[in-house]
Amino acid sequence: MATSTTTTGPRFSTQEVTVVFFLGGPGSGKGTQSANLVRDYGFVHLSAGDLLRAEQLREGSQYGAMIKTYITEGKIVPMEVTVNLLSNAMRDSLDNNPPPAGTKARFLIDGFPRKLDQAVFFEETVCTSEVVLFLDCPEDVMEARLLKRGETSGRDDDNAESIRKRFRTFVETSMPVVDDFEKKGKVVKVKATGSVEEVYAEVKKGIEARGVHPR
Ligand SMILES: Nc1ncnc2c1ncn2[C@@H]1O[C@H](COP(=O)(O)OP(=O)(O)OP(=O)(O)O)[C@@H](O)[C@H]1O
Ligand SMILES: O=c1ccn([C@@H]2O[C@H](COP(=O)(O)O)[C@@H](O)[C@H]2O)c(=O)[nH]1
Repeated sequence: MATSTTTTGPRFSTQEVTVVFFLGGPGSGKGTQSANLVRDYGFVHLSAGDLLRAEQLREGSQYGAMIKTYITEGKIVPMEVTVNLLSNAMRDSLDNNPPPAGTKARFLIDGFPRKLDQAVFFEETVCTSEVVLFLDCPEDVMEARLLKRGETSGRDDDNAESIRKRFRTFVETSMPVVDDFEKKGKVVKVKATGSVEEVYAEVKKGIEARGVHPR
């Protein structure tokens, strides 16, 4: 009798795309540095938080109310929702904004993965990461930045109570992800307390040492 085997694997191959995860506590400066990396290295920036906020506001979304609650509480939205948003955004980008001929698309995935199960699920079903960029910043610095950002951001979670919860989630749930990638030798750690320019200079050094050069 003929048999058939179905193999499932990541949706995108590392021959086709380069994925860099960008991690760091809330307010460490990931979004700010992402803009520099997009400009100089041709990354497509995908912020998991931005995708979730857009889904929260999308008319007809079955997840809107749930996402709002999780974000305000500083909790991690169930991984299937976030991974699906990221994976679809990668597909859209490859279809509508393909990289220059002969080059791989570069995705900078900001604020993800925030939990170990998300990291495993993403790498099994979407794509393996190449590098994990980690901004290391003390809580007092991040808190001051977030409270200042909260004066104009309009974000539901840029207030003292949500910030405290987000820090707790980061320490308890997200730092183990960084530690796990560190053991795998994938982490580029950058101190994030200097000026935007000083931090960027270290970010550039770190990723270029891993073979990612300006484009
Ligand atoms: N090196 C820096 N020095 C001073 N302020 C900074 C620096 N980097 C970022 N900021 C400011 O701190 C605030 C938080 O930065 P940013 O939004 O980039 O952080 P983030 O890590 O993306 O935060 P979140 O995860 O909460 O979205 C912003 O108002 C930004 O302008
Ligand atoms: O993978 C993720 C990323 C984010 N969230 C939720 O969104 C907020 C805001 O994220 P930012 O990166 O600061 O924009 C975060 O506190 C989580 O509640 C998530 O659930 N999963």
